[in-house]
Amino acid sequence: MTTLLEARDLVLAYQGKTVLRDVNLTLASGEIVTIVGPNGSGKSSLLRALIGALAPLRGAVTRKPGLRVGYVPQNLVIDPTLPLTVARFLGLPQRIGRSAVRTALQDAGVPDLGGQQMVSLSGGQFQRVLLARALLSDPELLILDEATQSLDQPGAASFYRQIEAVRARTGCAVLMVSHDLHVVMAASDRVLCLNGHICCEGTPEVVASAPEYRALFGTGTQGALALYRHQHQHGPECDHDHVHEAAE
Ligand SMILES: Nc1ncnc2c1ncn2[C@@H]1O[C@H](COP(=O)(O)OP(=O)(O)OP(=O)(O)O)[C@@H](O)[C@H]1O
Repeated sequence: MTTLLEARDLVLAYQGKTVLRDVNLTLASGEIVTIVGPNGSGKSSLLRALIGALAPLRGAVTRKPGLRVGYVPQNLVIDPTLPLTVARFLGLPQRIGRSAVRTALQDAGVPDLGGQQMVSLSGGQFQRVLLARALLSDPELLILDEATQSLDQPGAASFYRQIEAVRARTGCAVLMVSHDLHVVMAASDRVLCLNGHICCEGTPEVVASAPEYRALFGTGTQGALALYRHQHQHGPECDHDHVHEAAE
């Protein structure tokens, strides 16, 4: 496994006001890592720092030299009066060959959309086209910042299954921020829960049953994680050591 990026003792601040502190994190090739946390907990700031768009106040981020990153945004506003097919959208701003466009659409799970107008796409199709665009650069790391915010839960679940398929095919690592806690956590190898710092981290099962996570998000998981069993990979702030079923 190759280390794609590493953050050491990261402190992030805006105008001198610290918003995230003491972040240590390593991301290896092929991993799916999800960042969860309440509004304002520093999730987007951390993504920005990791890709080099926000300089840390202290600490450092090291990226593999030449790391290819694909970014899937939350949304993108397109002028509804603009006639623009999916294939032409994917070819902006630089020209992309037809076969590359076809492959990207296929990998994103929408092989037949090339000739369709952007404005006619459903929310789920639109996000897949944004995924296709991110895949054009053959990324080693795919970053998604709340990419399923406009989708309903089945739509989000289906989108994350597509992400898993992309990872399986290309071996890219995936780093994402999401509010679809249970859907997205189930698709992750590792979850980081932020609240101004990393308040807990580990497998989805570990995080879902950590008291820090439950204090932030409650225990109402609609049964989705009810069968998860508590495991023993807690951070220093987790001082409980008993085994129990995650009771919902
Ligand atoms: N450009 C900025 N200038 C000043 N403060 C900022 C800036 N961007 C973010 N912040 C502040 O930093 C903190 C963390 O914001 P951030 O957007 O990283 O959180 P988040 O967890 O992604 O939130 P959300 O879930 O609401 O998107 C917040 O208090 C926010 O107000």
